[in-house]
Amino acid sequence: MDQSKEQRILNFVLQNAVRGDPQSVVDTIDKYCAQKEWAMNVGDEKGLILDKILEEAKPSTSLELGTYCGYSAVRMARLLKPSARLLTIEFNPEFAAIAKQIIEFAGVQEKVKILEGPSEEIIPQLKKKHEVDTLDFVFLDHWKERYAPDTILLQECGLLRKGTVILADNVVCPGAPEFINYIRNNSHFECTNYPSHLEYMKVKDAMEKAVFLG
Ligand SMILES: CCCNc1ncnc2c1ncn2[C@@H]1O[C@H](/C=C/CNC(=O)c2cc(-c3ccc(F)cc3)cc(O)c2O)[C@@H](O)[C@H]1O
Ligand SMILES: [Mg+2]
Repeated sequence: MDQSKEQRILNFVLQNAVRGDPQSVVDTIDKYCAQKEWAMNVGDEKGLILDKILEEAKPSTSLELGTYCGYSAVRMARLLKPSARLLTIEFNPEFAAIAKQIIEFAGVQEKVKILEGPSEEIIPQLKKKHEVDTLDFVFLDHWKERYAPDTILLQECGLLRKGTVILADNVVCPGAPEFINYIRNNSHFECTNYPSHLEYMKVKDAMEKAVFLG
């Protein structure tokens, strides 16, 4: 059976990145996806926006929805303080297996835990099963029509606290209209838009930051 694109990305990382060096893993994936095969990683341009907002938040407990190959998990984990944790939810077993290997190769596996399954099942388990109190940072990058329902679910499960930062990828391309409509008309969130471009392309995209006001 011939390889998947995600397996080719993993092989390119294993053969070209520096083991234990998360920056080299990030740069190597960006090189492959810019020059050989496009893939839906947040990428280098929007990645810099993610870096800045994550560094400002200085989170102890972060959650990512949509691990895919683990690019943004490695990108975030490289900036977390040693005691900080990133939980990342992925329901496709093939992608979860690829991400696990990329996260381990980058040497950030102590900070990152991949939770396999659909977000709507796992989010309600975070407090009891995964010992989460509240979340300091949330990165939304899974199915775009799930951004709004999962944000509501996070609130219902008492996982947001005053000041929790939610950052959403792709609010222009492919777009997340229900999420934008929900979050910008909700007085419990303070929203900021960050115009950028689709990963590895000249197409316009943007990220949206929503701070929960409690
Ligand atoms: C029940 C589904 C909701 N719950 C879920 N729970 C856990 N993991 C979930 C998930 N949904 C999706 N996932 C996973 O997230 C990932 C999905 C991400 C979806 N992202 C996109 O569609 C996307 C798409 C583009 C894109 C942009 C332009 C274009 F022409 C084509 C694609 C760019 C991006 O940056 C994107 O993020 C996969 O790994 C998938 O298995
Ligand atoms: Mg995305």
